[in-house]
Amino acid sequence: GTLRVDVVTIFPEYLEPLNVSLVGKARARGQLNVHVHDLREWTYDRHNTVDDTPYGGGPGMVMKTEPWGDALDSVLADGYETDAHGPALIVPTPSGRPFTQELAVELSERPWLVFTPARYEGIDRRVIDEYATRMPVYEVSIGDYVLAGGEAAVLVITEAVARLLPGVLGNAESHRDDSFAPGAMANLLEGPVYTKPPAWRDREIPEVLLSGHHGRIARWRRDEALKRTTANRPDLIERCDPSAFDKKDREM
Ligand SMILES: CC(C)N1CCN(Cc2ccc(Cn3ccc4ccc(-c5n[nH]c(N)c5C#N)cc43)cc2)CC1
Repeated sequence: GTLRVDVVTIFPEYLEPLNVSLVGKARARGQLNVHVHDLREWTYDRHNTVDDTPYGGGPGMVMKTEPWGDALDSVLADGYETDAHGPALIVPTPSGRPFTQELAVELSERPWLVFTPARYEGIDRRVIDEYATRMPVYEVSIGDYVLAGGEAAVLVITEAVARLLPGVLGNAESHRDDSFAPGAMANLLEGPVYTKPPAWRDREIPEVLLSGHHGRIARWRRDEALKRTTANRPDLIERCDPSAFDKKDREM
């Protein structure tokens, strides 16, 4: 079915990229429905206030409960017809669980994702506590670096999820060989890729790739993947299953 995505944000223009490219195509095909809402629609004071000073003191500002509560009630009131599961709340935060390909797969199997990218120091905890009584809440971080808000995370998560939707990725096979996808190449980074012309500025293509010998090509690619993973992500090496490689070798 169609994945519905709702985003509540004080920077709706930040989510414009969701209307183009891969996600744009999935939307055009009706595989994805994206609705972006401006949080300030649910403020009723002259200055459209969404933040206030933190209880307990400390630097920065905290996003207030009322606008978020009214916005989420309004979005969820849409009562989008869902099958087994209903909506899940996705809260980007520097203190969240790491967003991984595994989580992207889990989210791609849901019918409705409601994103609440915050700014300032984040959202008053009572908002998350309130909605956690009604739906699954995923507090996720897209990486170990500090952003000024959650909107970029929404773009990242939505793209990672959308490309997993059936038919959204041109060649359905492509994401099978993704890094982090299960299987013998699981947890390995991709090696180098090449295409025409066969020579460019005196640089040629590795012979094996022109040999047409699929067994040798597969082994070369795996060795290159191991080299690259050892260099860039040694932490992934101990997670991969060397016996799976021997099995593949034996098959060749
Ligand atoms: C001591 C005191 C000066 N420190 C001040 C910084 N505090 C942490 C802190 C830092 C930045 C922000 C800004 N921000 C607001 C909403 C929001 C959502 C996501 C992210 C985010 N950052 N990095 C990721 N991978 C993210 C994801 N996903 C950042 C966000 C909010 C909060 C820690 C305390």
